[in-house]
Amino acid sequence: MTDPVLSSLGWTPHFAGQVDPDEASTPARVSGVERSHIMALGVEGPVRLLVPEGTGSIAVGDWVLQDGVHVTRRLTPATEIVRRNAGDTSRRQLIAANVDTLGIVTSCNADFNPARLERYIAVAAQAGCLPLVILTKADQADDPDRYLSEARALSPLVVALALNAKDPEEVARLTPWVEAGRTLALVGSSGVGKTTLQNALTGVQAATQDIRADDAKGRHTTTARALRRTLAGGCLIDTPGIRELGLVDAAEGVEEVFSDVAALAESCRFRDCTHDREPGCAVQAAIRAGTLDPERLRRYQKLEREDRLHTEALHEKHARNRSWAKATAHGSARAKWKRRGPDAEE
Ligand SMILES: Nc1nc2c(ncn2[C@@H]2O[C@H](COP(=O)(O)OP(=O)(O)OP(=O)(O)O)[C@@H](O)[C@H]2O)c(=O)[nH]1
Ligand SMILES: [Zn+2]
Repeated sequence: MTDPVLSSLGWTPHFAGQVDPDEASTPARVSGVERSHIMALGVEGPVRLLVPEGTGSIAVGDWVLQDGVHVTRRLTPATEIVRRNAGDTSRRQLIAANVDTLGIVTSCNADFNPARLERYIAVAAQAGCLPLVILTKADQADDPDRYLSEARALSPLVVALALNAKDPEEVARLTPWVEAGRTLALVGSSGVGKTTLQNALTGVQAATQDIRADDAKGRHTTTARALRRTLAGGCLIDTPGIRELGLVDAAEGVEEVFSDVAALAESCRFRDCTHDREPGCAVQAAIRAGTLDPERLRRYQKLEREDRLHTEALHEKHARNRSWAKATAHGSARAKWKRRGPDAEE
């Protein structure tokens, strides 16, 4: 029998299957990550846990096993959101784990930008999350349905809804994605209504939460806010990192979002068609026939290029690191040889 608290936190057979029945450890879900410890939620409420080897590989939303004092083991997540490192764009950074739905928030106004939406949808697809497009400020738009149909046309993966984030009754339409066992994370530009939605979904004003979570050391403010319970019984993840996502190794995600273009490309005469001026290009034919928006092709090519560039940078860096490690291993062996002579015993 699964504990109802654990299930509401998102515990599933995927995680249960990773635990040895004899293992004397209790599961907990990570709600905040600091340098040497984490905060987590479990059957007995919030716990503070030490991670002696450092918290570098643990993200908000992760499931860990713990003994009440330490993290004993991190369980393999079901989904992982990664982004490019802000300072070093070729490095992967784990942003959040076990997010079921990536809520992509934009407004029914000039913020609505298909290219940005497609990028987020690709990130969601890559991470294994369901992309949910939330169109806020529907109350201020003349024709919110126009934005809705544009959003739905971006990918067959997309579920989209338009609402007024300031109206609790309308926000209640998000319940299926934040009820017990479900985890939602919101992304989107500044000012689109993420905080308004989060406050409505958790029933807590962010400011109030900050004051209450502050333990006078002033360090747990962000920690406490990273994973919160929703009124509907599920979880909401909000980290600074999740607000600015980029693409890393999202090739599969990009292909999924643009499956219509990829399907057309299958019929191009040349395997390596760039869909520019080649004869027998099925993509250009679809544009001429008016069944494919040329702007969509342009955005696809841009996203694909961007992903390729960053993925290459990442792989180059790994290769560089490997050859550096080899060189230094060789270097230290040489140094030892010089110090102790070729016949020295180890
Ligand atoms: N009329 C209307 N106003 C909204 C809606 N959603 C958000 N707002 C308003 O828009 C402003 C910005 O909303 P926030 O929730 O702070 O936006 P945010 O995405 O959290 O912004 P950052 O914290 O900068 O990332 C606030 O004044 C909200 O009251 C909506 O659906 N309708
Ligand atoms: Zn082509």
